[in-house]
Amino acid sequence: MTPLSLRLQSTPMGKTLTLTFSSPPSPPPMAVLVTAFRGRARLSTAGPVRASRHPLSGMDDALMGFISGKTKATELAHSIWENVVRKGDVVVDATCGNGHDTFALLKMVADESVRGCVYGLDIQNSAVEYTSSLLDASLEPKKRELVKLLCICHSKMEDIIPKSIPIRLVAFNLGYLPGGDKAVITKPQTTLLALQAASRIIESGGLISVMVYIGHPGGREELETVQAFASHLPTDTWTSCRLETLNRPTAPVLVLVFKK
Ligand SMILES: C[S@@+](CC[C@H](N)C(=O)[O-])C[C@H]1O[C@@H](n2cnc3c(N)ncnc32)[C@H](O)[C@@H]1O
Repeated sequence: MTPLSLRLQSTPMGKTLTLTFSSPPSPPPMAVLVTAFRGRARLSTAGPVRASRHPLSGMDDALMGFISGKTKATELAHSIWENVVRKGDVVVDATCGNGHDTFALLKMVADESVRGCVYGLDIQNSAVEYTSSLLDASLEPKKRELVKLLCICHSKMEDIIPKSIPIRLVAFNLGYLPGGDKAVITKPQTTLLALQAASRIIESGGLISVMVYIGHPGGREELETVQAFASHLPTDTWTSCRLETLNRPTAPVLVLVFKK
């Protein structure tokens, strides 16, 4: 075994020298810690370490873009979905609106062997039609067939998604349809029912992604409902977190609920 790298660090315990070894091609490199504490040396292994920095695809850029104000929350959400969704997965766009999220999701689940499926739901017929037109214009017929669009309240998603199918992602982009009727808007009561339904159908390793807009009347109440749902989930099976821009008080908030 030959050392790959050497790192000397000062810690409250004394000086720590980390030597990373590799014995190619496997097992993965081990980190060996040589700790010098009050004149005595101690040797310990810190277990396998990653052979090289292998950032989650696109996440470094997306997160840095969001932090520096260059990337929109919706783009960050897409980047996160890309790290959860695999080719062939079944996913749900619970608010398909103009179809941008549905289209992005289809690209994530479909490949040459054209597997995978996206359920696109919206309470408005016009939104289902917009989404359908976007997909018809952008996709070859075989891929278009992988999207099932339904005009239905997302709280009823279990009525149309077969129970036996594991669902990898349920995405919500709440609020009203941009350019549409602002009176047709997601409501805390049905959003909560839909989140509860999503939590029943999501598979282990899957994600519920909720983009909440708080700049319109009722938006903050809806955020409270989403947060209350996400923060009361048991920690042994769920992790939930929130991403938001603090100095733009009406910027959308992204709530992510991951099933372990
Ligand atoms: C912000 S838009 C979604 C944008 C969309 N994801 C896109 O990529 O263009 C919110 C959508 O939620 C829909 N909506 C409102 N209440 C709903 C409900 N109870 N069930 C399903 N969709 C609902 C609206 O009709 C609207 O199209």
